[in-house]
Amino acid sequence: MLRFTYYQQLEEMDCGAACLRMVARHYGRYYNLEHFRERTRISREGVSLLGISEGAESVGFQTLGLPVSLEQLENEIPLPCILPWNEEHFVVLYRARKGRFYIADPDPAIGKREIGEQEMIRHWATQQNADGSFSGNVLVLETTPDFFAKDREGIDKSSWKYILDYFRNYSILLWQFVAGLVLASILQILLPFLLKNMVDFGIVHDDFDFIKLVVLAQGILLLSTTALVALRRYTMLHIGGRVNVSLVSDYIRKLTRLPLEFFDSRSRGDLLQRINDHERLQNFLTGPTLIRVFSIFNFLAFAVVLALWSTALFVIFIIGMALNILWVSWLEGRKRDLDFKFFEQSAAGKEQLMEIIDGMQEIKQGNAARQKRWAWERQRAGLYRTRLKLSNIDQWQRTGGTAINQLKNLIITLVAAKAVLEGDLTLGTLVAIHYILAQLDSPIDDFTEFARGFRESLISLERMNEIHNKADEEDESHRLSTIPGDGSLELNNVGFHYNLPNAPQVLKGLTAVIPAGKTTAIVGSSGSGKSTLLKLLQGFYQPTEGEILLGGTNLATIDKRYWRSVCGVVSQDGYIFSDTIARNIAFGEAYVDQDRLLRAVKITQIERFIDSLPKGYATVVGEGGVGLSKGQQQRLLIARALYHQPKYLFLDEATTGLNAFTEVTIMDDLFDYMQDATIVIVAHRHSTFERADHIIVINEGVIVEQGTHKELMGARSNYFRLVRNQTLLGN
Ligand SMILES: Nc1ncnc2c1ncn2[C@@H]1O[C@H](COP(=O)(O)OP(=O)(O)OP(=O)(O)O)[C@@H](O)[C@H]1O
Repeated sequence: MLRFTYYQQLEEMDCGAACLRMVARHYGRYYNLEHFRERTRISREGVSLLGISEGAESVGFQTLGLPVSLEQLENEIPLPCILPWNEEHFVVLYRARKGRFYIADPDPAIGKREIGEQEMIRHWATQQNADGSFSGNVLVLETTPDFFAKDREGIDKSSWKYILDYFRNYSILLWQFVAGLVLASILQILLPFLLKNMVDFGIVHDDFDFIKLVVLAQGILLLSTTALVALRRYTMLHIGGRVNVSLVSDYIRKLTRLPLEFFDSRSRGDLLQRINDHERLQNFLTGPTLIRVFSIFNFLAFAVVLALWSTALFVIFIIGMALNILWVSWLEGRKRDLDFKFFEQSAAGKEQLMEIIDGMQEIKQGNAARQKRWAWERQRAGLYRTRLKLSNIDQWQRTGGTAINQLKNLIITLVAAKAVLEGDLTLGTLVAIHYILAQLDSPIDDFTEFARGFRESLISLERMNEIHNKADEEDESHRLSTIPGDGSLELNNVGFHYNLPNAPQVLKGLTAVIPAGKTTAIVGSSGSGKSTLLKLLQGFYQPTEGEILLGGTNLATIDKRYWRSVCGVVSQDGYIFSDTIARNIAFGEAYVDQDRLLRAVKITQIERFIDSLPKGYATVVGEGGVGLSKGQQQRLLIARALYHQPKYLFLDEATTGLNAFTEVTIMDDLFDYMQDATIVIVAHRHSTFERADHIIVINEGVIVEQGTHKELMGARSNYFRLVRNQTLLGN
């Protein structure tokens, strides 16, 4: 059968990216999953045929999406091609011949398989033609010279290097560890020789003193090996703990360096599950599994001893061992897919649980408790079934392995006993061989464990690398750490759409100036793109067209950390951390400046509320702490922004939870306090925005008007209507 390299998806929505990997690999190019994941513009909902075609073209494929009949698919379409499957999934068709179709399904539970026409029709066809034939869609991919000109990237092996780098700091300890292992193995190999001599000289010649000497030597050897094993454990435990912390902390650091865009397309379950990956890999590298590989060294050494004593026995031993390895590896391959499925199911389960906890109020209110619980139970049942299948295979692996091993031992005993009778082997050698056989049992188990650990680690490594290979938000060239020019912000024909399949244009051709040291209000109907514009101004997203200038310099060239340090932000979905009120306000600073803190809480009028709490500023709020009303939360968030005395303040509907009177007084004090700052407010209430020096009116992502309140009211257009409607409604 045609060789076709298969790659599986890591999650359901990765199927398009995994298909592209397979096709690229078929033409001799290796790309990691993450490469395509980005380029297929994947979102939480998965990927579309359009996204896949974009991803394919980014690496130099020429693509064509078209409907074809089953017959055309078999005879005319260049393979491999990508097919939509069951209307929600994608697979690769890599061969079609005489009514048989060879499919590579990225879903690890299905994998590569051969199917007939009926099954093809069931999964792929979307319509029946007038002549009775069936047709469906296909994405044809053909290489261009560009495809072969692109650099190779993301070779898997480099990833091991990256992990092993964590161990560099411990090189001395590691050398000690390896030396200990080698010594322990040599000592163990000496034991059968001692045994042989004890029988052949001590027992046969009735020399009890000699026997005593040999037993003493054995005792010393056993003690030394035990001490070495203990030392080995200690070393690995010591290194393991530290490496684990570094691995996970690097992962968290990496997450905080990734652009916000990355989180738009990831579920929390997925991100948390990856922490398990780090732990799994660390366990493999420092736990008992890797130590086991050294018992293979013992294993080989004993095999050599056996070969020295008898070639026949050695051959039987090798055959037995080979059968065992074949058996274990064969079943290991079958476990791989299940293990992947188990991993995915665990991540999905985690996500479901978090959703139940987060959405508790809605679940209760919507009477959806049972429905949600059942959904979780169903998912759990799937997980249980997968685990059951896995342990079944495990069981077969162990039982079969033991049976092969025992049979091999029996044959060796028989042959060795015969050799003793015929005088080819001494009695001592027979005893020593028995000792060796007993010693060899555990290395065989160890090999199974090692094979499993290795396979699991490869999966984990792949997932980890996906994150670690992603580009950071900040790149070396973004280095300007000062505010250039007059510090005004200028929108220069700015357009933007989110990085999702078929994402609509949210902002279109925005051109405006946000003068420095003044207050600018952005107003417009819901969904018109106001919050998106604020995120662009903060540098969380880059405009997809045009540019944003800060004092005449492109905002993208300003160091992001610096820029954010001079910006204060209160967004609609601001987060209150599970910490004290004081630390929530002085967020990000090691010490709380009392003066600034008091000033900030005074302006935001939460002083009275904080004083009413038994622990005052030391009260823990946020998750697991004292609950806060929406208005209290918003005031706390404004206090946080003011505490840092920013040069630029972005308020995104920061006062919607407050009554009109409180809002006006807070804003009055805030404007007073922030006289020199550049303030940008997004607000719905006209009482908030009408005092701004400059007002920009946005509608459906386009600036429809701008000017002062007076000018805009005079124009009697959009702004006028907005204010008038609010006044009529008594807002
Ligand atoms: N993270 C995101 N991913 C994809 N689309 C988004 C994202 N955030 C916002 N959008 C889309 O962008 C458009 C503009 O949203 P935005 O939040 O900027 O509007 P807004 O004017 O601030 O609305 P509101 O006044 O209701 O807060 C909406 O159609 C929304 O669906």
